[in-house]
Amino acid sequence: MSRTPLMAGNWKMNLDHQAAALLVQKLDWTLKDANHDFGAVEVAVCPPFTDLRTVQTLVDGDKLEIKYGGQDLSVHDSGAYTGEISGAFLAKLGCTYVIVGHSERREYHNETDEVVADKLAAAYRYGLTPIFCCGEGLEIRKAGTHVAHVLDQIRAGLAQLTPEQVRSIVIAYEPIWAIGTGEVATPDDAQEVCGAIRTQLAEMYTGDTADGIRILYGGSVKSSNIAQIMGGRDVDGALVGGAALDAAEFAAICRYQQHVVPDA
Ligand SMILES: O=C(CO)COP(=O)(O)O
Repeated sequence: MSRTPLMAGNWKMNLDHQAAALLVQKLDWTLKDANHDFGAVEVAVCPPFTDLRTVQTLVDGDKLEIKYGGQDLSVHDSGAYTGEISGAFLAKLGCTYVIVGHSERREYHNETDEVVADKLAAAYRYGLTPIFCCGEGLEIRKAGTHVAHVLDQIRAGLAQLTPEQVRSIVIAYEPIWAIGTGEVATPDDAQEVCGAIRTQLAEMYTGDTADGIRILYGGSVKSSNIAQIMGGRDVDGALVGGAALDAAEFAAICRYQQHVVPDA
């Protein structure tokens, strides 16, 4: 089954709504200027919540082909939960995606596997496609138990979802030691874990479900390393942090096929 690659920018807590307007427009025109085929490599951005209305207005008004999503959502639908953002609100703003279980949420907001599972279920209640993040810290990597750790996260996260829901999920493998550190997992490291995730999915779900699920790599992705990372047969795109804050650089990542150096 062929999977459409997805390049998703996670802006984290960067860029206010005015800066967001500049970046999405520049990203769209840079890609269109290069005749980017958005159907062949999908492009998405996940800005801070306060930028989403601005991004929606530009995407709708100027027919941008960039998709967008939130960086988190509440497990609750509505009510007395000060500071929380409902999936209903994200859906109403036209979000396609929502990042769930990012390691920064797990670490700084104490999100457990159970909370992450609740958030994945909440995303589906509103028709949002989750970008479900998993990944190991340095200690686990050093101990060599990273694959088992990630597969535990996958099983726990998917526990509440129906097989039909799982078919559309996007999974992002982000080794924590490679996030924002300049330390990139090698293409073999990325493929090892992405491949193990797909094998796990094949054991959990019947039919072609595992074949159809997109598995992204994230962690210090740049235009200079994306082509090699995308060489992994189970790597279907990237979740990009720092490099997604620069339109030209992120566009170059989305255009990774242009800088694949043919084997001599
Ligand atoms: O956490 C990440 C994306 O969600 C990766 O961030 P960097 O690309 O800045 O390493």
